[in-house]
Amino acid sequence: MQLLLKPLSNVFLLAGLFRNVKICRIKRRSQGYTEACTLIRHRWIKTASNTQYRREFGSSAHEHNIDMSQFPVDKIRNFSIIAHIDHGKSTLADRLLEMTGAIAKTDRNKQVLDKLQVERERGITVKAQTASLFYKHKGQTYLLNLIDTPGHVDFSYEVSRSISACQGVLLIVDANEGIQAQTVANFYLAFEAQLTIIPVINKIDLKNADPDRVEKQLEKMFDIPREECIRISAKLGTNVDQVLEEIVKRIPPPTAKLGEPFKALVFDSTFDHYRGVVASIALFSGQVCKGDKIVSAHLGKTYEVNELGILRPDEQPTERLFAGQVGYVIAGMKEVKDAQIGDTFYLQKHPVEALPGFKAAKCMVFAGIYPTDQSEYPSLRSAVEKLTLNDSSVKVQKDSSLALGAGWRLGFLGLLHMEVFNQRLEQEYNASVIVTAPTVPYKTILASPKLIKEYGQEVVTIVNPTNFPEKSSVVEYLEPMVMGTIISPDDFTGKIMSLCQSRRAVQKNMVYIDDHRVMMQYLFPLNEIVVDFYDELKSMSSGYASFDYEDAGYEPAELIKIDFLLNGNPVEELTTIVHKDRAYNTGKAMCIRLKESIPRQMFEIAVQAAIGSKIIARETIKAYRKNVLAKCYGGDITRKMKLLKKQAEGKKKMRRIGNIDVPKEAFINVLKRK
Ligand SMILES: Nc1nc2c(ncn2[C@@H]2O[C@H](COP(=O)(O)OP(=O)(O)OP(=O)(O)O)[C@@H](O)[C@H]2O)c(=O)[nH]1
Repeated sequence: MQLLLKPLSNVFLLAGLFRNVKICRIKRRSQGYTEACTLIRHRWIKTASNTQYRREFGSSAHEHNIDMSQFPVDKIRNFSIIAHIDHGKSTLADRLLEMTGAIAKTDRNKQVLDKLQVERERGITVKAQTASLFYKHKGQTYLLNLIDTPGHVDFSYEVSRSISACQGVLLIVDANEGIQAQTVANFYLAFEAQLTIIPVINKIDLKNADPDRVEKQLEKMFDIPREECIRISAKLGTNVDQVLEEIVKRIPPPTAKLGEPFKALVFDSTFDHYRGVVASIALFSGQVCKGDKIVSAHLGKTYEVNELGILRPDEQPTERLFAGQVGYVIAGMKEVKDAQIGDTFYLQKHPVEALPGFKAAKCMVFAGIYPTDQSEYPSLRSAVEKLTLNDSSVKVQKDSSLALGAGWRLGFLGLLHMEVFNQRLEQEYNASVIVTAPTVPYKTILASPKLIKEYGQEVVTIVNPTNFPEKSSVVEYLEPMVMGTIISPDDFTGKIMSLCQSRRAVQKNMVYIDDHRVMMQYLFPLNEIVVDFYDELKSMSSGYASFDYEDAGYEPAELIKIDFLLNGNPVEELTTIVHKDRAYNTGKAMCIRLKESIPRQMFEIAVQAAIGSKIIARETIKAYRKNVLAKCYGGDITRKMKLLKKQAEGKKKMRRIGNIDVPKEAFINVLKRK
C-alpha cells in the first residue's frame, strides 16, 4: 500500500514547492486557542522550508483544488468510528490519517482529531470531527470520509448525528476490556440505522489481550460471526491496512443522485471568529459550487457560498462538492442560529423537500450559569452563544435571580458534558462564571388555578429548583427515569446490586455475556445517578464496571425542596429537590460537606438545611483568623504586597454570600456523596 501511495504523495510534494503561502492556511475548527495555533503556524510556515513543512504536516497539506469530479459516487465511502470510551477510536483515526498521507508520521500527531484543549487535557473526544482521506486500492483511488465520534455516554448525541451522514461504522472493542456498556449502546445506534458494521478488535499488542474472548462476546451479544472481526493494534499500526481494505469492500457507497438538484444535510457546525459559521454537510443529491445561492429549509434564509471544500482534517477548499461527499461550506452565515444541525440546504433556484432532521437532544441535567461580575454579562452572553453553536445539544434559557443577577439556565446531556462546557467557557473565552448545583428536569401536574394560569399549562417541567411549586398547589410530582446498563466482572455483582438498591433502582434484567462478565439493567431515578453514581461504581469495581443509560420517561414520586442557609442567608445555588425519604439524610450530609468545603473565616458560620421554615440540619464553622501577613515580621513591604495580592486572587474564585466567601467548586462538590 505504501508503494501505491508514493506516486500520489510525490504529486502533492511537487505541487507544494510551487504553492503560495496562502494555500497553507492551517485553519483549525473551533475557537480562541486554535486561532492562536493558526497564527503561530502561519508565521512558522512563512519562514519554514518545504522540507520542514512536509515533516510537520505531511504531503497532503500541499494539495489544492482537487478535482472532486474524479470521485464518482461508487468510489466514496462515508463511515464513522464508534466505541466505548478509551477503546482507541482517536488512535485508529490517527493511523488511518497517516496511512492515507493526510498527516505525517510523527509523534506529535497523536489524536489529531481531538482538537479542543479540553479534549487533549482530559484525553477524551467531545466533538465529532470529519476527515476526508484518499486511499488507493487495486489501482483505484477512493475517497473515504471518516467521522471520529466521542465515546462517553454524555456525548452520544454526537454519535447519532455522525451516524446519519454515514453508510457504515467501525465498531472498536478493546481486546482486553471486551464489550462495555457504550459498545452495546453504540452497536444498537448503528444497527437501528441499518449501517454496515465492521467489528474491529483493538489493542491486540497488550499483554492481557484476549481477542478470542472478545470475538465470543460479539457473537453472543450481537450475532456477529467471528470471521468478520479484524484484529488490530491501532497504536502499532498492526493490520490497520486491512481495516482500510475492508472499508472499501464492505461499506456500500452512498446512494446519492448526481443528476438531481442539490440537497445537503447539515450534520455539524462550528463558529469561526473571522469567517462566521462553518457548516459540515453531507450531500444527498446534486452539486454545489462557489457563488451558488443556497437556502436553509429550516429558516428559509438565503446565503451565497463563499468557500467550500473537504476536511483533511484541516479545511481544504475545492471548486465543487458533489452528491455522496462530505465537506464544509462557508456562506456568510453570521448568526449562530443560521446553521441548525439537522437542517437541509438546497439551491435557491431548485427548491426541494427537506430531509428528516434529528431528534432533538434530550437534556438530562440543568444548571444555572451566571457571570461572577454582572458587568461581564454581555461578554458571557456572546461566549455562551458561540459555544452553543458548536454544541447544539446544550439548551439555553435566560434566567435571573435576586442573589445572582442575570444569567442562564442551561441544559446538558450529563454532568461531564456540563463540566466540559464550563471548562471551555473559561479556557476559550476567559469567562469567570458561577455554576449552580445541577438538577434534573422534574415535572409537576399543577392543581392551583393561579399557577396553571401563570404557566399557561397544567403539566410543567421544572428545571430551576427555586421555582419548585409547593405540595399544596400540585396534584402530583413526576421524576425522570433512565434505563441503566452495567457491564462488570461477576466478582463485583453483589456490591453493584447493593449500590443500585441504595439509589432506589429496580432490577429489570441480568445476563452473562461470557463466563465471567455480567450485564445488568436497572431502572433508576435520573437524580440518583447524575452526580456521582459512575465514580462510585468505578471505584467499587476497581475500574472494571462500565455504565450507560437511556431515557425511560417519568414516574410519580414524593419530592421535597431543601433550602440551605449560611448565617440565615439562603444559598440559592444549593437549593435541591430530593425524594421525601431522603430529605433528612441529604440535608444533614450536605451541611457536613458544606462545612468541609467552606474555609474558616473570621467569624462563626451557621450552616443550615431547611424545608420551608423548618430547619432539619445544622453545622457550625468555627471562627478563625487567617492573617496572611503573620509570617512577614520585619518590614518587607514588597513581600507583604505579594501575599495580599495572592489572597485577593484566591477571593476571585469565591462567591460571597452575605459576608461569607464560598469556593465556587463547593456548589457541585457538596452534592457528591463520597
Ligand atoms: N497498547 C495499546 N494502546 C492503545 C491502542 N490504541 C489506543 N491505545 C491507547 O488507549 C488510550 C485511549 O485511546 P484513544 O484513541 O484516545 O481512545 P478513544 O476511544 O478515542 O477515547 P475517547 O475519544 O475518549 O472515547 C490511549 O492511551 C491510547 O494510546 C493499541 O492498539 N494498543
